[in-house]
Amino acid sequence: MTDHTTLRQEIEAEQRHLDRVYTRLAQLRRSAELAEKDGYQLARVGNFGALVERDAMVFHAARRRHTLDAEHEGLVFGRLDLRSGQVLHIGRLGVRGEHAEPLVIDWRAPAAAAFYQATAADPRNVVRRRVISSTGERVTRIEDDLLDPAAAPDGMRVVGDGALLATLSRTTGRGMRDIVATIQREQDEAIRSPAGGVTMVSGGPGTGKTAVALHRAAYLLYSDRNRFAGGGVLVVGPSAVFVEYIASVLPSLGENAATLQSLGSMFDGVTASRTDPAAVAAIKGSLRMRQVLERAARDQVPDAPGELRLLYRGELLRLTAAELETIRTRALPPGARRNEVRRAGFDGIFHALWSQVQRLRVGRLPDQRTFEDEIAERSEFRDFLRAWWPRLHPRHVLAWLARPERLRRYTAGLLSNAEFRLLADAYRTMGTDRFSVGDVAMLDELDNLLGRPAQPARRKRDPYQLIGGVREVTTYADRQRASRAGRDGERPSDYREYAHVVVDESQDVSPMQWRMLGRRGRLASWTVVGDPAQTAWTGDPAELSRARNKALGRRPRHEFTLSTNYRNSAEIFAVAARAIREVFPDLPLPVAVRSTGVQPVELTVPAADLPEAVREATTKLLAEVEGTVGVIAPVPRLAEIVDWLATTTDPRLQVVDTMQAKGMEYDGVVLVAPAQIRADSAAGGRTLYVALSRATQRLTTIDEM
Ligand SMILES: Nc1ncnc2c1ncn2[C@@H]1O[C@H](COP(=O)(O)OP(=O)(O)OP(=O)(O)O)[C@@H](O)[C@H]1O
Repeated sequence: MTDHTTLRQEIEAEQRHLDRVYTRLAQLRRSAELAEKDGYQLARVGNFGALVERDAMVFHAARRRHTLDAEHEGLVFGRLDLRSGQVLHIGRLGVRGEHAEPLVIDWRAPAAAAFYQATAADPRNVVRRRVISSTGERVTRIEDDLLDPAAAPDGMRVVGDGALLATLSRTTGRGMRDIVATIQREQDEAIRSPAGGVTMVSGGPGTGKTAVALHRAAYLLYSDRNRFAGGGVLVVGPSAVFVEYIASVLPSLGENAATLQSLGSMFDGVTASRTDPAAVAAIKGSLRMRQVLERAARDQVPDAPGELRLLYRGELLRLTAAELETIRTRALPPGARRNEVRRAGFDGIFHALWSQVQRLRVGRLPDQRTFEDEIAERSEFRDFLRAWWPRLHPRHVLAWLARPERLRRYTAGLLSNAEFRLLADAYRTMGTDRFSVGDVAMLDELDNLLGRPAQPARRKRDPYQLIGGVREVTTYADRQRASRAGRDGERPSDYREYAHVVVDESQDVSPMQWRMLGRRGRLASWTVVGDPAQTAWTGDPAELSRARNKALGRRPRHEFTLSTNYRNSAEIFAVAARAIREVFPDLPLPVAVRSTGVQPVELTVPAADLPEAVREATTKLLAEVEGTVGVIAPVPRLAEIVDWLATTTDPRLQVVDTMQAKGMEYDGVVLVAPAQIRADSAAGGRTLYVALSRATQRLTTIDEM
């Protein structure tokens, strides 16, 4: 234990430094503001060169001001005392003093790496590492590690008893928090791994894979801003609930150049959150669906006109169903995208009609061009073309799968009878807007198969107004929007050229979903994090790794394994470990470092008492923990269990199904019907493992008799 006076003196010393940093920050903010104003002044000069200079100046000054304005709770969180006597303060942002001396070093800068990498066995010139906690602008706590006692100068004090454990005991809020002050060495190695290729991070529950993936995104944006902010970083998570949970982490690291999406929201205009039962998900996720969709994408529309009849100068022109089909298939050779070759289909019709009028010797026949113009003028002919070869949206074609006779044709020879029946049942009940998460990858595939019609070149929307022939920005907000567009953020909805793709919970990405991701990361480097022992995938594992390898290409891979569970108390993880041991007896498991002395509660009640037992356990946990409580339900029972808890309005409560629970964390968890979860699918044991490893402090499981 450190005595109080020493601790107070050390805190005061750090407070003096922090005060200096905030004073300097206020100065920098003022000068950024002035630079912004000066920028606007330049516009008065009125010539074009001045305007360009003004734009650049305003943009940089505004960005700097924005960074300085952002809330910086814990702006300075670390300090290194080096063997040379030099002292470095580490923080969320680099700040220099008036004479360019470093007051704070950005945590992502090379000079800060030792803060995370130094250990007692390998101190890397660090004598003492200090973690500084603060609230607002007040230093509240200090925790030191003496890494190289032999090199410690006289009088060097060491205070606190371990920053990591102190951090781990804090309460869970609704959103995930950054771990920037306590990143561990094995995590730091993954965060700072080379920017190119594929960084693969694996590890059991709670080992910080998500935290590592997000800090890595922030690190890449810092280390090569042009490349990664320019092209954009795509972060993909399994569900909307999860994306909401992690959304606040990146801005708190000082970055907003990343796009966050869930697997259910990757196709423009659709937001799916419903998950299919495992057996259906395995079919929808299988690569065989690509062939099924290929057949659908080439099929005739359901209510296409049977024939074409057209009166022309007293003669009846007629194309039969068979002739129309010949024209259609000729215009749609294998590999062609039907929305893109519509014109070829129409040309085929014109051509066939022209041959017919020539054969029929229609009197006073004009030349071919005039003939085509004449019939193209006729609205009934245009209606026919639109009905015969409409422009198709992927959701139209996916809806065809709900027609059993079509589904039978498309799946013939590809799916077994049992699989056909499962899929037919799943689609029978689907309205056009009730897509499941698994459908989204199919919509994306269809989009790729159908193609998009060539659009007339559109002028780019000009974010500036034209005043007196000079591009003029009207407001600061316009300027901000303009500079963000195509730079940090606002990308077209079908943007595919990300510089980096981060895939979280990658063990649950199906082969069809890997294709969807691959289409967005053709030019990207990747960070892929996951835990095979947590996968819900019950389809062919070989197909899965084939699809994943195809998406990731031949890029070099850098592999990392994390081995410490920072989330669960040792008591809770012991229960989760027991569950996964039943599936994988020899699986190496992470070590949970924190013990609470509180054992999980395992209840079994008569089925009729389950609702009351769930309500009671939830109320109890809400009273026992300060932070969030998650009630985790088997997928088919989510709606029912939400109903049971409808009267509990505490905002700290979240009710999720086992698929939405992926990646989530709560202080207390009530797990409903674990036996049903285990029995629900071939992946039941693994899904149960996920559900049992969500809680930091309290876990209650309730089974029915
Ligand atoms: N170095 C660290 N310092 C403090 N907290 C940490 C550290 N590493 C991880 N954590 C915390 O541990 C918890 C689990 O982290 P995270 O969700 O990233 O794990 P995960 O490996 O993605 O888990 P899962 O596979 O179960 O989804 C989070 O609350 C995270 O903030």
